[in-house]
Amino acid sequence: MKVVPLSIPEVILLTPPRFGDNRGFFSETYNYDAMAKAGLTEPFVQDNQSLSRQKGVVRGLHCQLDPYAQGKLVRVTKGAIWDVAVDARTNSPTYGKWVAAELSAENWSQLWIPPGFLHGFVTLQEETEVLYKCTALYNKSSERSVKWDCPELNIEWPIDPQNAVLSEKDLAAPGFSAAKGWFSYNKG
Ligand SMILES: Cc1cn([C@H]2C[C@H](O)[C@@H](COP(=O)(O)OP(=O)(O)O[C@H]3O[C@H](C)C(=O)[C@H](O)[C@H]3O)O2)c(=O)[nH]c1=O
Repeated sequence: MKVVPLSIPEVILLTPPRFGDNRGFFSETYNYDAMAKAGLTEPFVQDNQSLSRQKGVVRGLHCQLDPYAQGKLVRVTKGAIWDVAVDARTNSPTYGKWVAAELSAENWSQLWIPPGFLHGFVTLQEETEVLYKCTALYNKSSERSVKWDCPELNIEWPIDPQNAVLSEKDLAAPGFSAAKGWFSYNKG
């Protein structure tokens, strides 16, 4: 499996092999040993899947607070997304910084986003399906959101904000300054 830490090194781009033949392909999309070799041993307890019908659907920026903070392993089985992780760990040297990667059914890449990060994506194609494994269960009362296009974050989304499709919840999200104190940064 190809393992590439991004410029915030706790966020990791992983690409498992895909074996094609005349019938199609086979891929181990999750393998504990392969992930452990990449330093990722937190167990997953929930799988999620979302379908976004249009290009330009923005979901996020979301997280859950401790003790329900979620690590997420995100992949795309149909279409493509621009997947974004924002460091929300107060006192982290990369607090308020973001990294992103294009995940698609074509490139077969996955993004590991640790607990303590905000997560969001925008779809780059219609009918995009996103699957992600989580290290903690859904806990609605611990959910928090931050505005996807908050000027404090200055995320370079590859879409015209006029064309973004968002939920009411995401349209009403506060700016990143609301995240102060949500997570602490533990060095090492
Ligand atoms: C997240 C979640 C939601 N739901 C229910 C709650 C709502 O009735 C419905 C849609 O939820 P929401 O609008 O929060 O879905 P997204 O906007 O796709 O949220 C996700 O988008 C970003 C990208 C994420 O990383 C999170 O996993 C998650 O927040 O599913 C559940 O039953 N379980 C869950 O784990």
